[in-house]
Amino acid sequence: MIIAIDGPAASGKGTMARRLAAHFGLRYLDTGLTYRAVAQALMADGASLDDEQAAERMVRDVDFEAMDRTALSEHAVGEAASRIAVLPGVRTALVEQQRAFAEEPPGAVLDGRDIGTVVCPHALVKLFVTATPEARARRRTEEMAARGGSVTYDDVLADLRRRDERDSTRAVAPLAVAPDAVLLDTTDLDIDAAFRAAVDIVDAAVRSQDRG
Ligand SMILES: Nc1ncnc2c1ncn2[C@@H]1O[C@H](COP(=O)(O)OP(=O)(O)O)[C@@H](O)[C@H]1O
Ligand SMILES: Nc1ccn([C@@H]2O[C@H](COP(=O)(O)OP(=O)(O)O)[C@@H](O)[C@H]2O)c(=O)n1
Repeated sequence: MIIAIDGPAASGKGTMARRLAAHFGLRYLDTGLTYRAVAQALMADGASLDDEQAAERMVRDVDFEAMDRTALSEHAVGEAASRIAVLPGVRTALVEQQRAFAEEPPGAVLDGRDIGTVVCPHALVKLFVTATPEARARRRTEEMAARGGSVTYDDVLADLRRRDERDSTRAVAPLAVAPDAVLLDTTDLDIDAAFRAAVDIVDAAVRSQDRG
């Protein structure tokens, strides 16, 4: 079984995807981390974020098993990731690896921006997780503060809006709701309530598949 979860930054998709993977005994891939890993490797190399050839070389070196969320969680890395994510060659190479991960038994939960539309269009369940920009900025600011960072709510909100705009308007694989995705707005749901709603949606999809 493949579960595809898409949505904007800090909507709660990663939290939900991890819990769904544990609940249903599936593997988990945070595809945002793959873009973050390429962006960070480029920055460490002193290369420009517009250097498509250098970025494509970096993709070959990304080891999905070795990606460390904490090391890649910096605000600036997320911003850089959304810049290299517009490069078609980078996307093609990463999508190929993400698809291979998804198709290995017993299946997987993947979260990102284009999972239901591009990476796994045949996923059994597609969720589009969203929340208002203000709720997302609050969550991300608290998350950063808990890690000892000192970003302000206003800066995070401005950054999320910029990233939403870039992710939604790029030419290749923009953030979009797949026609067969279920929309889940978590603005007024806490983590447990959002998870329970997601489990109900997956259970219903499995029942409907069993009925054939
Ligand atoms: N439904 C929710 N209500 C409140 N906080 C949430 C909810 N879901 C996730 N969070 C918190 O918001 C932050 C961002 O969540 P995350 O899952 O990393 O989002 P995304 O993967 O969409 O960027 C985390 O600190 C997480 O604990
Ligand atoms: N499947 C994906 C996942 C991420 N991305 C890009 O990578 C950036 C960082 O993704 P992320 O999921 O780590 O970001 P957060 O939502 O955690 O802040 C996003 O802003 C997107 O531009 C993408 O283009 N496609």
